[in-house]
Amino acid sequence: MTQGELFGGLFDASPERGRSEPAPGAVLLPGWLDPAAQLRLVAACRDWARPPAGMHTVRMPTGGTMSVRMVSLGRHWYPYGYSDTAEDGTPVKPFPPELGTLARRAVAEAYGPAVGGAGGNGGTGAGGGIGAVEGIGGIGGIAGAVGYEPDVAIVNHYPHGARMGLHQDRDERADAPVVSLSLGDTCVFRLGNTETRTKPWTDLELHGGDLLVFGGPARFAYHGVVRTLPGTADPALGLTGRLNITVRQSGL
Ligand SMILES: O=C(O)CCC(=O)C(=O)O
Ligand SMILES: [Fe+2]
Repeated sequence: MTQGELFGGLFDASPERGRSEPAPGAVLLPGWLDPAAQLRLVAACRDWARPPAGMHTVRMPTGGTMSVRMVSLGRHWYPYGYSDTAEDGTPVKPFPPELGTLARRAVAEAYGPAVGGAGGNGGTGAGGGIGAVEGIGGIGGIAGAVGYEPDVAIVNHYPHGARMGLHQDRDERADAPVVSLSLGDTCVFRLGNTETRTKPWTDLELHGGDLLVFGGPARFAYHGVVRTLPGTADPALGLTGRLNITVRQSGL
């Protein structure tokens, strides 16, 4: 009998989900968004999804469609670039300043203070609950993390069965980190390498509320969503499937 069976779900017997660095420059902070913040973001996504310039199916240049539905804020993403006009020909919705504030906090908490900087914790992570990334030298060692000025967000909705193939986020003209917030159903997120679409890769579970930041040496890593786990969302969200918000600095 496993501990999980013994305690009958009294607590989460899955391996400890603490802060991790699945690759240099990539930082996962599980449960970073508390339930109230998750509720607020799901409600905001519902607003952003409304037409005009709302959630739409993405057609690929090859003729297929993505299984994920999308809405962009700040600039409209299409494969493969950004425009000011959304899929329906109307102006893209503005980038909400609150998302910028949230994403700046995410980057600061993911990478920690600059090592050796005034008041820094020397990168040990001791005391402040914020750890600098090993070997990178804290936030100062990550391109575009100090003075991070995100101006674009892409909201993806994954209905049951949707996934996203391995790709690099390289339509931006900046190498600043990408901030990824997950809501609703858990997914299996594949974090690969920067060179090829093939192994080595690491499969991570991203749960609703999790923060993943990928910057520095991980900024141009191939990544994708292998599958979602239907029915794993917090029922209080009233959300079917999974939402993911990536916040980016376009450099445009
Ligand atoms: O849904 C995710 O976790 C990843 C989304 C993504 O890679 C993207 O929007 O470029
Ligand atoms: Fe991506």
